[in-house]
Amino acid sequence: MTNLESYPPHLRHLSHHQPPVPAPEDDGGNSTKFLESLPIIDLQNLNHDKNKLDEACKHWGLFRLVNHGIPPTLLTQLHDQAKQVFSLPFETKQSSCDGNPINYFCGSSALTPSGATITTKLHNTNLFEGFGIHSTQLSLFQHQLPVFESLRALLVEYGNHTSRIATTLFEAVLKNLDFDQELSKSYITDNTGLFRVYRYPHCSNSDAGLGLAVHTDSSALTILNQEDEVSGLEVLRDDQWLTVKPISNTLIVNIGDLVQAISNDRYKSVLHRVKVNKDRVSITYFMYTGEDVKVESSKYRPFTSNEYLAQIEQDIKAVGHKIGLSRFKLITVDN
Ligand SMILES: O=C(O)CCC(=O)C(=O)O
Ligand SMILES: [Fe+2]
Repeated sequence: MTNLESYPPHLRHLSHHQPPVPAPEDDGGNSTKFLESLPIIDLQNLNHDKNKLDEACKHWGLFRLVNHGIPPTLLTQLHDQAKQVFSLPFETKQSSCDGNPINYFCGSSALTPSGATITTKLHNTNLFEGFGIHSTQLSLFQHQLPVFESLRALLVEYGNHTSRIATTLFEAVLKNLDFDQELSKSYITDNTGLFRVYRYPHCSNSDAGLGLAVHTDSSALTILNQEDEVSGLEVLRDDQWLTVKPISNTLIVNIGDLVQAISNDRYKSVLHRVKVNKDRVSITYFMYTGEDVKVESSKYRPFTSNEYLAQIEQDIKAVGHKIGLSRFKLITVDN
């Protein structure tokens, strides 16, 4: 039973929509094409999977991670607790984040360098709500509401894992790119992480809009934890939108813009979006390079992750959408 008061007002009408009764063998135009043969990377066996990782980053921009070492019970608890928090009344969620480092958002997903959400009339409205928090802020406060406090405590535990996983993967990626140890160290030390916990509403009308608009991630790497059995994430592959199947106890890892730049465009930051269908909760962890570390590339002028996010904020405010890496592209003159 949908708890309507828990939704932001602009999402409440979605669950009222009565889909036309589908004819036999008609799925209501909502056909799901799954992404087949997504590369699978084993975190415990990265040395052996070195070439597979390189191919995945080069040709796919994402992969499925197995053997990541996160206890299955933690993943289940995290989703259950997130659902409890989302089922609070909308106003409670909004007001209980005031003055806290946890930030509640709906409609817009773009971030300022400080992790706040950019809201502008020009920006796309996404059919979702969510919470965002920097991993460094998680252990610095306690929330008054017990349901939030339990979610926060689980995120602290989860964050130890995602930070370990992201660092290990980033090291492997840089090794594959033949970076020397010194340069690798400068990217990896002080890397920072941001959590986002989303709820997408139940909505059977495929014309209602997207849960999350088409985008690439502005991170170095993103670790996505999808809810079991509830799909929604789609990636663009060979001009087709394909669904990334949720599989228990596996994580999805995306290459973000920062790694695309660091790799001189060898690796690609994959275009993706989220479709709405069933009520769905997902949790992302974005890993950024350290605040003061310049991303160096033969294709782009040097920039820090904060400069990158600040440029995105400026562009969203000015033109309504992220322009991204092309803002920093070096112009090459052929002669
Ligand atoms: O919810 C999802 O499946 C994907 C979220 C996402 O793409 C993002 O947070 O950038
Ligand atoms: Fe994303």
